This record gives sequence, C-alpha cells and structure tokens, in this order.
Amino acid sequence: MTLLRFDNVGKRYASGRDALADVSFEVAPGEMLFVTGHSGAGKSTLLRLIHCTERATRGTVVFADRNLGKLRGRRISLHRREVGVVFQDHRLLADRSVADNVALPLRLRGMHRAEVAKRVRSTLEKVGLGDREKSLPRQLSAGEQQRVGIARAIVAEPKLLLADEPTGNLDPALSTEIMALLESLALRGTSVLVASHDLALVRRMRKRVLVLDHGKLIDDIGPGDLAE
Ligand SMILES: Nc1ncnc2c1ncn2[C@@H]1O[C@H](COP(=O)(O)OP(=O)(O)OP(=O)(O)O)[C@@H](O)[C@H]1O
Repeated sequence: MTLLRFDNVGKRYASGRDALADVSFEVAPGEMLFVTGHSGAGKSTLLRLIHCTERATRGTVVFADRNLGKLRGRRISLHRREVGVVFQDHRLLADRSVADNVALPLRLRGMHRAEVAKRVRSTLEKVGLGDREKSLPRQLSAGEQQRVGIARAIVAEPKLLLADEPTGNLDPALSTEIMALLESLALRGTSVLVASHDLALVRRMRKRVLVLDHGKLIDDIGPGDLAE
C-alpha cells in the first residue's frame, strides 16, 4: 500500500531556480523515513509540495490517491487536515496555555469543546506532557516546547507527519528523545517524514533515508543501510 507517491517531480520557483528535478519515491502508511542533503538541496521544498504550500511544476505528487497538483480551494484545506507539520521553531502562541495551543487545530474546525478537551488530554499524554496542560510555553524546556509542537501537529490524527529539522535547536539527548517520540507515532500507524541535515542523528535512527543533492534524489537507502 502507498500513502504518498512522487512521480518524476520537478519544482522550479518563479525565480527560475530548480529546487527539485525528477524526484520519484513512495511512502507506505506507518513508515518513518528521513530526507537529508546539503543546505539548499531541496528538503524543505519537498515537504512544501506535500503540504500543498507549493506545487510541482513537473510530474505528480499523489497523496492518499489524490493528485495534489489538481487540488484547489477547500480541497487543499481538507488535504492539510491529513498532514501534520512540525517546524524547528515550534511557533507556539506565547500567551496561550499548552492545552490551548494543542487544541487550536481542532477548534479551527469547529469541534465540540468536550471532544476537544478529551483529545487534547490524550495527545498530551502521548507526548509525555499529561501534567503540563495549564503551563505557558515559556514555562517549559526547549524539548518540552517541541513536544507541544508535535502534539499540536498530531492532535487531529493526520495520516502523515512532516517534520522540518524538528531537533535543530535541541541538544543530542533531547533530539534522541524527540526522535523516539516520532518513532512511536509511526508504530501507531502515522507515516513520519523528517527533513534533517544532522547525519549523526539520521544514522542513529536506522531508518530509510532519501538523499537529495542539488534537487536530485541521488540515493534511497534502506533502514539501517546508511554507512557508519
Ligand atoms: N520561495 C523560493 N523562491 C525561490 N527559490 C527558492 C524558494 N525557496 C527555496 N528556494 C531555493 O530552492 C533551493 C532549495 O531550497 P530548500 O529550502 O528546499 O532547501 P533545503 O534543503 O531545505 O535547505 P536548508 O537545509 O538550508 O533549509 C535553494 O536553492 C533555495 O535557494
């Protein structure tokens, strides 16, 4: 089964810059994998195409049998409900509690209060923050704040979680902790695609690795096969 498929995808920005060229790969439901490569290799662009913040200029991106190049208007919003996003700077609302931050995606889609509270509680427990519902982001450590960002990205139970350098600001021990959390999500059935240039971290995880070089997919390495 395939959740996500890139078929000969190219992306040329309006500036004329070719960020991706002829990229093809598939992702299965519940699979966790990394995309790595030098700065400017095209990692963020690849994630943007999946999140529909940019469109492919060649080839097709298919997610859950939908051709993302053909989505318009409300269908894009509906698509994004199935794709959670985690950023390096978690972009939490500073004056809102942890619970309110995590509740946001559910409130935006008009879910009933009681149901929101229930889902927020169980999601915070999943990320190990069951006792921090009422805290403000600044009262949490960097690793805890990142876990809130992850909770917000998964509270609506997306099919795929995209994480762009999710451990960029964290020390190695916290990075490993966040990766273990992402791995546990994959074990529960959410596909997880992590963009990272931290090769040491990528190696430690022993997952499949897509390697981008100047927009080309130059390697698709099986789990545990990345040379030490
Ligand atoms: N909005 C944009 N308009 C024009 N060019 C862009 C845009 N976004 C990215 N690029 C260019 O596309 C190429 C790929 O950029 P991208 O951000 O995808 O790389 P990256 O691998 O994520 O890099 P980094 O690790 O530095 O974040 C780069 O040459 C970049 O300058």
